[in-house]
Amino acid sequence: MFKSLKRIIYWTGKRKKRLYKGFVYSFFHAMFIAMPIMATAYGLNLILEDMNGMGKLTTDYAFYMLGFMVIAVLGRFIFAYLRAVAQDSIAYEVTAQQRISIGDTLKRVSLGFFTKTNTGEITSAVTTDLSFIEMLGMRMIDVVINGYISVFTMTICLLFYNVWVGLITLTGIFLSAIFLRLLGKKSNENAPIHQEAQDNMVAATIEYIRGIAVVKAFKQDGVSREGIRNAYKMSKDINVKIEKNYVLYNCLHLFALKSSSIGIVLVSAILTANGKMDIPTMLMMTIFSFVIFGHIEAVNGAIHVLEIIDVTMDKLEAIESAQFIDKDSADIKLSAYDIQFEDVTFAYDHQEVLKDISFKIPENTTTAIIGPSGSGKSTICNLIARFYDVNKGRISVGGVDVRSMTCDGLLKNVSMVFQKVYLFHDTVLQNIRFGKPNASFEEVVETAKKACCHDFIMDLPNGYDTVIGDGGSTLSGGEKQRISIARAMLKNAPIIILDEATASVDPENEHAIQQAISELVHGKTMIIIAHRLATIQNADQILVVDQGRIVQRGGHESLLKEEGIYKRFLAIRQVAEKWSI
Ligand SMILES: Nc1ncnc2c1ncn2[C@@H]1O[C@H](COP(=O)(O)OP(=O)(O)OP(=O)(O)O)[C@@H](O)[C@H]1O
Repeated sequence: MFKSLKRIIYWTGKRKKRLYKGFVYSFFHAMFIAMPIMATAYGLNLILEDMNGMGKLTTDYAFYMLGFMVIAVLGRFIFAYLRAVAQDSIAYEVTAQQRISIGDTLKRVSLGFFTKTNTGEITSAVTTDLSFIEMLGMRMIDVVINGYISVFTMTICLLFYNVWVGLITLTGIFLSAIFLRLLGKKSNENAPIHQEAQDNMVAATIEYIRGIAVVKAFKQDGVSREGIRNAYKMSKDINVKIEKNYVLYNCLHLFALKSSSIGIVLVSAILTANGKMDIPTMLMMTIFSFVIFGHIEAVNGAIHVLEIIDVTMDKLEAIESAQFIDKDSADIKLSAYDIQFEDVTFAYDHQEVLKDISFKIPENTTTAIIGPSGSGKSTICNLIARFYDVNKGRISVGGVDVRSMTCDGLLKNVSMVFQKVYLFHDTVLQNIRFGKPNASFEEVVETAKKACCHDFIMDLPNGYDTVIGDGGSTLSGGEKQRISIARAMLKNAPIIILDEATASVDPENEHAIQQAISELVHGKTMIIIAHRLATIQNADQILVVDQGRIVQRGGHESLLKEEGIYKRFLAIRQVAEKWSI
């Protein structure tokens, strides 16, 4: 438990000082809780002395007492307020910073990281896990550390009045600590299982929502829901098991504290009966016995939360310590934009996907890549953008090895239009502006016109301010494609990587997309995974990829004369597009 608390304190970083200040305020807060109880005992003593004729109680005393109580209540309020101001917002500030830092980390790791790491794990790390720490991190500090500060402050007061009562209090705290330790051990075993169940639940939910269209189309409701149902059931089972595991120790912890409270009253009564304690002190001890352990009764609940926070922090640390693909790279300004592959070999895992390939794309030319599905076309593009690093060989842009450039530095020069367009759940304007965040509205409109999307945007309910559904779900495939071209156009990068859509779009859309692409390529170094005859035929260079190798290269006319994949591919496309050369 204290290891986890130490970790939370360390996690607060430079805000640690505020945390410590909060502990000091907690001490004074506890003092102001104890003061009225002691004052009550003092008051009762005066009343008893007055009744026994040993002293004279005047109204002045009543006013002093009242004033004292008011000061105690005010002091309690002020220190509770100061503690909250010092400590409560720390977790929100740290988690906000950590979310940004994880976002930056994810941007700079190889895409392979996402294949190897469970999506549910990453999603829950930045959402639920961090929210968990955000909401409960400081609360746990309050419950445990501030709780113990309070209980020890009051114990010192009790020790001051009577050693025996003080020792009973300490025994209660000690016994409860033993049971809490046992509870902590159980919690330590259960927290990773609980966390795994949580991640699986998030992953299953994301998977289910992502695949909902397929589920509906194939009427496979029962089958598809099995995964999500199992994940939910597993989470429930684990939570129930955890609760059952904890019942005994929870009860023992509370039993130790409650027994100690009874012990305080009992010993005080015996001491009073034996004339070793006066009645007001006994009454004061009785009042203390009700409040003293209140602050640490909830610590049992905190233990499990702290163990989960510990596991969550392990997970966050693992994500944050992921290797940056560009950790040894520098921001290099390019002066030329030709692209060169020299004996490049690449494997996602063990199996080589690209084998010893070499080619050059001269500046301001268009290169079309064609080849069968799975031949390695997208992989070539992914390597140019440095989503992954090559295993052997070298890729250079403008003569500079891409491995020596930071991802941001390299991607500043590259616009990518993916076949599977992703639009953010934001306005059309912001989605286009993603290519150039500081672009003016007029600039966006001008670009949208060139990309043939202005007209359909104006037909949307709020024009450029229309919010696009998740992933672009409220637009047609062709519309999304054109918005993504506008986004790339606005970025105006010297290198363009375009994965041409294979999904059939209606002729009108097709024409619009082609027109948008021809605007996009103007004066750029372009590499295009081509499927349409028009694109292929107009390219300066065609690379034919098969099983990770470049098997043919050249212009359309020269390749037509060779027997091989290109000729066969063209024949198929001609039939598909009802086209003749
Ligand atoms: N992230 C990945 N992890 C592991 N293997 C991958 C990954 N992406 C692609 N592959 C594999 O690498 C090979 C080449 O894939 P790639 O996507 O480059 O082919 P492609 O020619 O673009 O295919 P398509 O035309 O169907 O899009 C395939 O065998 C594919 O299964």
